[in-house]
Amino acid sequence: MTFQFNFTIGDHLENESTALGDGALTLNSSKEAPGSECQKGKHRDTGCSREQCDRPRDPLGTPESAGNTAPSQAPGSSLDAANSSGNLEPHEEQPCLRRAKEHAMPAEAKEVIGNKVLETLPGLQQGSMSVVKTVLLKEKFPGENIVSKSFSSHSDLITGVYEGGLKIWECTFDLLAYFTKARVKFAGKKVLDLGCGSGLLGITALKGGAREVHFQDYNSMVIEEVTIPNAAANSALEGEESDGDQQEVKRCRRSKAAESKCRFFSGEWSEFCELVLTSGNVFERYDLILTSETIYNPDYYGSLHQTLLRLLHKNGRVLLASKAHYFGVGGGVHLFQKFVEERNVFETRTLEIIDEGLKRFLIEMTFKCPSSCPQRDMN
Ligand SMILES: C[S@@+](CC[C@H](N)C(=O)[O-])C[C@H]1O[C@@H](n2cnc3c(N)ncnc32)[C@H](O)[C@@H]1O
Repeated sequence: MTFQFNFTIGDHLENESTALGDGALTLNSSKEAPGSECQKGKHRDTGCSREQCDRPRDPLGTPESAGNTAPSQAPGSSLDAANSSGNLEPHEEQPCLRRAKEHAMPAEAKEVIGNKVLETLPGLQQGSMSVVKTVLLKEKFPGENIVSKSFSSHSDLITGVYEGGLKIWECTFDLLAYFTKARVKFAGKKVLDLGCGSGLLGITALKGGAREVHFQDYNSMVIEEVTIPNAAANSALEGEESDGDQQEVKRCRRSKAAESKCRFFSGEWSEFCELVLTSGNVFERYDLILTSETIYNPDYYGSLHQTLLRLLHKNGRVLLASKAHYFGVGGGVHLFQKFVEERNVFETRTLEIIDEGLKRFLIEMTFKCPSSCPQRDMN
């Protein structure tokens, strides 16, 4: 399997950076996110627009920290809890959430990958994968945008503005290796790649025969410029050996198959949760939620936990990959496990510890008591 990365930024990025100026990026921050007008204490009726704030929130009570930081090397971070709506504990409510949105996958693969630069990821046990070459962003888009901001601040994310989805994080590769080692079965499953960035986990599930795969990222630009092109590029790859018209036919067929099985979402977790639970017919929960490098910020734990609780099928499981600790931001495996234990809903099990370079963990989460889980009466 080969992953290709493929990237150009045009209107999407401009839109996203405009949105910053408009304050449309809305996670609450104890130190206001660059360009964001959502501040602590501002609620729907007081400070933010409908796009900015949807429901009140109160921080988890985690200490405030500052700065725009990378999960692995960050000097500090700042968001208050990004908790879900609905059945939150009172102290886990939040004032300002980035709206969720569904993104359509264009019917033609060439529409999304035609103008992108792709590269092949080497050394994957699943085979090669094609991915959008995101490193080109720096040179191509030096203006006022989230990517150049991220580059110029030497950080891999800007808290509450850009949450790191343009780069492929180390733990994604750990989880990919685990899929092969543990022979994780995707066939027939409904899968969510939560905090997907490049979407390699979801794409692998798709290639493994998943019935349906949903991708979620905080940033719409990441979904449109990276995740969707990657999904399209890798569904097209299967036709590589054939030539000419035949290849084009296969490419289209594969792309259409991917299109019918994949859905793409951007937005803050609790908003995403709300969107999928309330849109359309009865929502069928995920059999498998895959998530890599998403527990770096303790302020997001409430929202993440609620999302898992609301969206995981009662007999489903979460496969989570994370570094042991995220310096500066403060999150990490032990803190997250403690958070989960205190809520007493999920059981966590360590699947693997990778002790080279920065220590990393693969964790499985399942409902403690499927028969009494909050969705016991649902699918
Ligand atoms: C460090 S990146 C990891 C990306 C990818 N999973 C990987 O391993 O390469 C963290 C991801 O989590 C998502 N994320 C983090 N906090 C979020 C939040 N509060 N709401 C929604 N998405 C969030 C970001 O969009 C981003 O894609």
